[in-house]
Formats: sequence, C-alpha cells, structure tokens
Amino acid sequence: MTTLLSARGLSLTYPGSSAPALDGVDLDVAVGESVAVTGASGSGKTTLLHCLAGILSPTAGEVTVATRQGAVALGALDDAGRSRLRREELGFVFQQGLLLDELTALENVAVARMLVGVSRAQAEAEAAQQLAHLGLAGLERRRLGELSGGQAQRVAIARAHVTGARLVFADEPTGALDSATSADVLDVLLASVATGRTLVVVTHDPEVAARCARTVHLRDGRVVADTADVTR
Ligand SMILES: Nc1ncnc2c1ncn2[C@@H]1O[C@H](COP(=O)(O)OP(=O)(O)OP(=O)(O)O)[C@@H](O)[C@H]1O
Repeated sequence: MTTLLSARGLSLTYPGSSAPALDGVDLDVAVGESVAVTGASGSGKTTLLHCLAGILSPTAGEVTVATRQGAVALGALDDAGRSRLRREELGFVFQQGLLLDELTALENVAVARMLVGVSRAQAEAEAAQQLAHLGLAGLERRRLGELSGGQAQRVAIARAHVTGARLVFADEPTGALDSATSADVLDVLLASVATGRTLVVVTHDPEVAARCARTVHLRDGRVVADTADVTR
C-alpha cells in the first residue's frame, strides 16, 4: 500500500468556539482508494476535508501529501505554497462554488490549467479533451447556467481531472442532484478511481458511501469508525 495522504493528530477549534470541530484525527489514505467521510451534520466532515486539502490550517497536527515531487508536509508551506500545491496536485469537486456561471464549460475547465501557466490555446485543447472524455462533447460552449445539475458536476469533475491531479476531494458532490443523476456523477468519479486516482468524498448520502471502498465515520470531530480497520 502506497500512502498518498497522511494526517496525524489533526485538531481544529474555530476562533470563538469552545468545542473542537476536529479532535485528534489520524488518517492514512492509500493510492487508488475511494474514501467516504460520513457523520451527522456538524460532526466535522467539511473541516476535515479542508484540513486534508490545505484549505484550512489545523490548530494542531500535521497533514502530509505525497506529491509528484515527493512527500510534502502542508504545515511547512506558506499560504502561497499551499495554494500552489492545491492547483498542481489536488482536484476539487464541490456542490457549488468553484465553477463560474458566466463562463462556458470549456472556459471553466481550461482556467484550471491557465492558473498553472499553460497557454489559453493549450488549456482549451486539454479542456475539450477532458470534457469529451466525460461525455460532454458538443456542450463546450454552453455557459454553466445552461447545463443541467449533472452536466455541471461533470464539468466540475473535468476541471478537477484536467490538472492531472491524483487526489480528488469532493464535498457533497451529489447533494443537489436527483438519485439517478447522483448515481451517474458517482459513476464518473469512481471510474476515475479505477484508473488510478484517489477520491476522498464527504457525503450524507448512504448510497454514495456504500459505493466507496472505505467509509470513515466522524462524531464530534473524531473518527469513531473506519471500515479499513475491518478490511485491512
Ligand atoms: N467557519 C466556522 N466558524 C466557526 N465554527 C464553524 C465554522 N465552520 C464550521 N464550524 C463548526 O464546526 C463544526 C464542524 O463543522 P463542519 O462544517 O466541519 O461539519 P460537517 O460535518 O461538514 O457538517 P454538515 O454536514 O452540516 O456540512 C460545527 O460545529 C460547525 O458549526
């Protein structure tokens, strides 16, 4: 097992809060795993995802990511370094947020490559290829608002994948979708796991969790169950 992501003793207390949102989480994620993070509302799922991805800095503990340049401790990076690591190494699929309604599908995907210095022409060529791969050929010039929820999530996945990210974080990626469209979006995410990507997905949806190889369950900011403990 090759570890891609490792968290040790992760704790985070938000300013002004008396209770920790995360309380001593240890987690190792191996290359090629699909991990569902579940738990009741307020149990710390999104906070954990954001700490694992370097969006939030924990109050205590450390996250290490195996990048293409070797192992990197997120705590050793400054804000700019963490932003760069996110752009170059990680993919994000959130329920809403990263995509811009006023841009076309193609532009929304291409921007992820342009942010790392790739020319517009090259970025758009790569974006078109990624969109076609995810079944969106012919819709490249549609603005996001002209796509269905499921199509928009495919654009988000294309954006996460176009960078070559090996590690994809998804936060309630099917939260706004009906069950047939949810299953379809999950098919796309899991197909990418079958080709070697690693997926960490925060979800309330038991069907999403059931289709992931592993479930990590949080309560009050702690891991209280991890199916890897049973299967390893
Ligand atoms: N920016 C913030 N400032 C203060 N407290 C916060 C902030 N974000 C989250 N919290 C608190 O931290 C705890 C964990 O929140 P978090 O969003 O991680 O939970 P969650 O499991 O993702 O919840 P949900 O399923 O409702 O999205 C909650 O008690 C929440 O109220």
